[in-house]
Amino acid sequence: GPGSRRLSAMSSQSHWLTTEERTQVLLDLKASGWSELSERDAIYKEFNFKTFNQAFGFMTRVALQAEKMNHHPEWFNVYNKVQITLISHDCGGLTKHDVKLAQFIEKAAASV
Ligand SMILES: C[C@H](O)[C@H](O)[C@H]1CNC2=NC(N)=NC(=O)C2=N1
Repeated sequence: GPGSRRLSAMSSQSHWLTTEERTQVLLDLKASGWSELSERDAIYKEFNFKTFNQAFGFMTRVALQAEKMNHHPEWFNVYNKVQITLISHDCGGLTKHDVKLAQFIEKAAASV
């Protein structure tokens, strides 16, 4: 309806990271194995599990959280390996959504 464009712009703005937040979260995420991609403003990590069942169980938990957040990973799975890239497509870069999802992903991977 009227104003929806303004509202969606506001909600994405509210998920922008300040320079200081960004520096701190990138430090934390890099310490847990995430890296910044050179080709675009996104973060990446590869997870290795023992089995396909563990990898897919992990992916299932992440998928349900992603759907709740309406924020979805780019990912690729072969057998026990899951490669994940996080970016906010609508903003063309890293936002608080990516940080929140990355933190969930870390918990999910630790609990396998
Ligand atoms: C219409 C729907 O809200 C959008 O397509 C959502 C879905 N999931 C998304 N996930 C991610 N990572 N970035 C987005 O911009 C995005 N947009």
